[in-house]
Amino acid sequence: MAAVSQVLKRSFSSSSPMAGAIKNVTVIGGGLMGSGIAQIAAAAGQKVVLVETNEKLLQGANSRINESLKRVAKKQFKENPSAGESFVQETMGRISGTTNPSEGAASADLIVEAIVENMGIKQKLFATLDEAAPKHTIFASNTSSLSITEIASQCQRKDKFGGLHFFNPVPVMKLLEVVRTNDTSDETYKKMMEWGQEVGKTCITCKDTPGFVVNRLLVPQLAEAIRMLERGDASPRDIDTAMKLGAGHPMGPFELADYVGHDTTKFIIDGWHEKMPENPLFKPSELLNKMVKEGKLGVKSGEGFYSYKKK
Ligand SMILES: CC(=O)CC(=O)SCCNC(=O)CCNC(=O)[C@H](O)C(C)(C)COP(=O)(O)OP(=O)(O)OC[C@H]1O[C@@H](n2cnc3c(N)ncnc32)[C@H](O)[C@@H]1OP(=O)(O)O
Ligand SMILES: NC(=O)C1=CN([C@@H]2O[C@H](COP(=O)(O)OP(=O)(O)OC[C@H]3O[C@@H](n4cnc5c(N)ncnc54)[C@H](O)[C@@H]3O)[C@@H](O)[C@H]2O)C=CC1
Repeated sequence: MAAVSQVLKRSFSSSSPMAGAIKNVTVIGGGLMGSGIAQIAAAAGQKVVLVETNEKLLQGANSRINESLKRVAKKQFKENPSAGESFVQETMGRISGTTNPSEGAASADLIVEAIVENMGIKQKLFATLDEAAPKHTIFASNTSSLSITEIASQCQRKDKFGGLHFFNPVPVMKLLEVVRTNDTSDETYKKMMEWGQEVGKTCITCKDTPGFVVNRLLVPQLAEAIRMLERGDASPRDIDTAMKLGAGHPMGPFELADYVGHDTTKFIIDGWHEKMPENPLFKPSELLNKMVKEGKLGVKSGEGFYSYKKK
């Protein structure tokens, strides 16, 4: 695909960063979250390098971003489709790709990591990046449930390390949780807050506690909905209808659990249960375990509490 390889050509900026300003962003992991983060940074005028493990995944991320930008353009440039097309092309033109994390880190003012939710893999990646990135580069993780302090533990630059936790779908959800550890400097925190606003998000400040704010409240609610179903109190459809019409939620808990992915929810609950076994909110669910074992992961696998298979 000529267009894809053009967009993905390695086009690193050689200009040195302006004092204080984040102009070059590197996003590691081009999956569901990373592609959204790359998209909004590029749409805000920043140069973005996207890092994936192979060219095929880079191309997949590229297509996802392109499709999502078209949805944004359709809405923002309703009266002027050709301006919408230019917006999509210009934004895509600010995104380049690489499969080499060290190469990706070389020109970054900010690195946002959105790879698999695994402590060891994240720590190893950041240790590599710490060697490769310029001294001023800020490191951030988009982890849903892991401790930022632990992720940063192999790095020298603990003062330039924090959490930037986005929500799915990134281009639509307005919130960004900015996480400070005990080591995050005031300057790093301030730059993360400013950058979050630049990419169009409303930022809140969180401590480095399990699940920060949203997931600490949301995940126990999803788990309780599953327990409600296990007890036979009501059906998924009725519980979802209840929470949408009775509590004003955009999605019911089963729709949302299918949307987030049951592997992700199980991973979060199991991790917290291991750390806090006395807390009944994090008690593992037999039903959730069974669904994950059977590969019923939700929207991404075509089946969860509901079916998403194309008929
Ligand atoms: C696990 C974690 O660590 C943290 C998490 O992320 S937890 C999960 C957080 N996310 C949520 O809670 C999502 C809750 N759900 C919602 O807010 C909504 O259902 C939703 C935004 C996902 C979809 O909304 P919807 O009205 O049902 O569907 P839809 O009409 O397709 O989309 C709504 C708008 O968003 C846009 N949109 C949706 N997905 C998009 C995407 N990926 N890119 C760009 N635009 C998108 C659509 O174009 C549409 O725009 P208009 O209203 O202007 O037409
Ligand atoms: N799915 C969700 O709703 C949310 C997820 N998160 C967090 O964001 C992170 C990513 O989650 P998703 O995007 O859902 O996962 P995903 O599985 O869609 O994407 C992860 C991507 O990272 C790539 N990757 C893995 N190791 C890599 C490496 N060493 N270098 C470069 N790329 C690598 C994979 O190839 C994959 O494409 C996780 O930490 C998750 O907890 C945060 C908010 C919401």
